[in-house]
Amino acid sequence: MNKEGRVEEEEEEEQTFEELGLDPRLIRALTKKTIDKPTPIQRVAIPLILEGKDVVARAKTGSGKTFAYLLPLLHKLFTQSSSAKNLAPTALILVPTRELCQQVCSEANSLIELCRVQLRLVQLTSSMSVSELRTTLAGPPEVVISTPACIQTCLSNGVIQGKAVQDSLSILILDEADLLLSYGYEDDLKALTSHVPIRCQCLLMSATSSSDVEKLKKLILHNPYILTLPEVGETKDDIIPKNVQQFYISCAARDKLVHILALLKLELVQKKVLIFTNSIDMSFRLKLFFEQFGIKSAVLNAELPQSSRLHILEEFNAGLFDYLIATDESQSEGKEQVDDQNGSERKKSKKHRKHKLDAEFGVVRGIDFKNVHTVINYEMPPTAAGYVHRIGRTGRAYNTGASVSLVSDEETEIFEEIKSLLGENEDKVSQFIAPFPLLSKNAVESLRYRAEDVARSVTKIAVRESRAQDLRNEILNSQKLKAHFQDNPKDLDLLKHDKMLSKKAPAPHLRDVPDYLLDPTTQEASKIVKLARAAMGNTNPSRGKGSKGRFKRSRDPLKTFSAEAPKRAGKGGMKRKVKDTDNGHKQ
Ligand SMILES: Nc1ncnc2c1ncn2[C@@H]1O[C@H](COP(=O)(O)OP(=O)(O)OP(=O)(O)O)[C@@H](O)[C@H]1O
Repeated sequence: MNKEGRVEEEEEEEQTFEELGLDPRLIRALTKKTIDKPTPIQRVAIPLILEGKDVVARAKTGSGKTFAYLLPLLHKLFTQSSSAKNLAPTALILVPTRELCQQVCSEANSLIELCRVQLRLVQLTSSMSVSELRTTLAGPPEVVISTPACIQTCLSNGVIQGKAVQDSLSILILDEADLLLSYGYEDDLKALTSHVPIRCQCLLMSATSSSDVEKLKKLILHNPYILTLPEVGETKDDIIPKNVQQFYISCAARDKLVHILALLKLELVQKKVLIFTNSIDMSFRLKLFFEQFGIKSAVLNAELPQSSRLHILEEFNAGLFDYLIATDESQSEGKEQVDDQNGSERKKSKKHRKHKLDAEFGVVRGIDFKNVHTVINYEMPPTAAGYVHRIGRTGRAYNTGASVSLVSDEETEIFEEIKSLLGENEDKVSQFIAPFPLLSKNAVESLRYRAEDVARSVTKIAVRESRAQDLRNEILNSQKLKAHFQDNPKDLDLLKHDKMLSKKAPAPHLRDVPDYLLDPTTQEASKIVKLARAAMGNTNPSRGKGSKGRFKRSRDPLKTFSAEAPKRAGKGGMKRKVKDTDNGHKQ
């Protein structure tokens, strides 16, 4: 690293965790998690943090930022002398959402569990009462993971004394710093900084650089090292990790259902699949639609109680179901656009505004979905930054992934904005986001009749009823879940979130697509996707971390296969390059 804090990656490429100077117990814990070499951000950040430097680390989604600060933090706590009795925690990790609190806390606990040390890590969230906060903070624990709003509640209620923070706090970490201000935590953070002592080491981790990050840097850090990795944010082409292949399909809004049905039912994308919609109603519409074709899925959104959300995430991560439909922006609710049944009109709906949405919820932001191979944008996100965060849920760490965006005419503007953020200009051939090559027009048409028939049965009333029913169930579940998970944090099988909502069982002829409906090209494409999945060791969705598919490009069907029917089936179709797919997309 030179004086400006830049990383010369080649020099440090081969460094191991041992060489970074970490405690052997932590290295053993990593090995048990089958993590054997540091990611680039970890190689650079860990030594600096161990030296006590203030650090601003910017690294792409999924690049391993959490361990980049947790490992040196735990190392320091393992080795520090415990002579002085602190009245407040030694380390404070602030994150924007409760889901992240939970995630960071369980990542940290999974490391220390294996190290057998006396160290207490707790999470505090705004759902806790003052007396719960007081009990949790008794001791005090060495590390607190929380949101800025909750820490402010603790300070203003005297649960934590400002003076005690000044005496005890030695490390403050702001994770997902680019999001903290957008979640409205500015005042809470300002109130906290007056208690943060000058000697306190401050770390700021973020996926993107923005004026908010600059603001926070000025507010909290003292002359920090700014880590600018060569592969991060310097040029536009590296905003999305290179191991994620991005595709799009242009289609009319009313044809999106038949397109997504073809993608899933004909198995043209790899599982697990995370599907994004912009409204909760749309996610239920999709779930009900899928059910009729025997495709099981679960929905995740800001309306659900927190314990249900955590449970859904845990089940999905554990591989108990393959399709998760997420609505990522709580703010988008109320502004939602709902297609009517034939999709010809779009109108604003203010229904369900009355449902309380959790402001501390963030599906997309920073959540570490495990082994998601494909992200589908069923609806394009409202902003280009939203696109980056959505796509960042796949291709985490050394895994590979793909994204498929369904783009309607109405979404062309945002799609252009995304392409220009990725670095494409109008006359250039698409480099970063290409037409999806495996779906032929014939394949879509073969399913059209069935899809449209089922779509008609998924009426707005059906959607509304299912949404209300699901919410009622989840509220009931959440009470049980809360109690249950306190006693059995690892028990994942209590309740199912991918259960059928529709009263009508799927008709057998919709469950299985008969052969006569499949054209040979699609059959071939689907076979290749399955083979690739098998080659990647990705046939069993419930395989754990050890099964990370290292995707060889030569085996990647998206790179080697064209859906365009070869002149003669079976001859040369496998390697032909896509020029113009029959979805009408040019490459
Ligand atoms: N050195 C490593 N080798 C392999 N996997 C790793 C390594 N470090 C972390 N991981 C795994 O990579 C995944 C992504 O890590 P993490 O959540 O820290 O990413 P991130 O940079 O914080 O992403 P985001 O900005 O989206 O929050 C996690 O599942 C984590 O366990």
